[in-house]
Amino acid sequence: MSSTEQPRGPIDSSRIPRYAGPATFARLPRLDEVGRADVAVVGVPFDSGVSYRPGARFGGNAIREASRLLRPYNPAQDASPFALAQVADAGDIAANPFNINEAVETVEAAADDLLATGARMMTLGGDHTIALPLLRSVARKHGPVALLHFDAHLDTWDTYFGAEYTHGTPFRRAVEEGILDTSALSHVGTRGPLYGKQDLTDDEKMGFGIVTSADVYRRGADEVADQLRQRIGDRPLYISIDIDCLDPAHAPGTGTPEAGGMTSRELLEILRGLASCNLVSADVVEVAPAYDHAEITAVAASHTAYELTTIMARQIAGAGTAR
Ligand SMILES: N=C(N)NCCCC(=O)O
Ligand SMILES: [Zn+2]
Ligand SMILES: [Zn+2]
Repeated sequence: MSSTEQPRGPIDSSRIPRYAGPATFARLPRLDEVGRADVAVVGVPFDSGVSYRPGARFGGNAIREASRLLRPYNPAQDASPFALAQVADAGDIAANPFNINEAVETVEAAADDLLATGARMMTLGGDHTIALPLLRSVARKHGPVALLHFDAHLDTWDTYFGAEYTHGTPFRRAVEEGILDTSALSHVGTRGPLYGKQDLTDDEKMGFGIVTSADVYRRGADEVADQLRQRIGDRPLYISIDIDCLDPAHAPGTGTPEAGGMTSRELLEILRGLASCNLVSADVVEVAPAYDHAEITAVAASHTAYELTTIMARQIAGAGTAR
């Protein structure tokens, strides 16, 4: 898009009913229809890295379907994200379901291609394995990034059945590879049983701080967001959101649910409190629609991706921060 052209926004739902036609994210144009995008929404239908219930390979399309109901103005951030920047649906990255190592390479190469166009990525998973190749690619462009990781789980375990690339291990690999800025790493929404106390010791050694779901409940979203913002500063930031950070009441459609999670309101409010951060890319993963009911999980995930997209669009339009 040249600087004089207006971004092409979503299909007008007052003219074409929002339930008609194929589902792109928020009914936005496809990337091939607009040529290039400031924010590329991309699916990664891959779930061969899961340790329990499969099905997150269908998550991206479930989020797209639920996102038909998103509207163009976001009052919580006082912004019309799709008018501020060109946001487009880049389709799916086709990853080999029978070879995790090859799939990780494929995702990394496809992410490199998207970032090379100047777009920020809003990725829809897929299971959490995909965060590793996405982070590798983002770090190649920006250097080691700050990470905010919303999840019930640490995902800093070492291996499962000898496998290094799984949905429980992406952030340990990322720390080992030096692609994260270890002075600004936080888990948010952590809870549930662990394999042992050592899990926490190892995680802390890697540099992570933990805001548990109980901390969010006790201290409130605003205070948590303030603390996270201070820790992140103006570093390039990647936000990875495992939808199981939400309580199973708010996100039943996921592979490894844990009781006692955040509400969707808490998650959305924390994100809004991070609107001034330099968000370079983000993902929403682990939506497994076969376990969903009435699109509860997919709706929560679509609103989550909408807030993240709004943060990126505002920054692109406003500060002219590094793309
Ligand atoms: N990333 C997600 N959703 N889950 C990781 C859980 C790993 C485990 O089963 O111990
Ligand atoms: Zn999780
Ligand atoms: Zn996870």
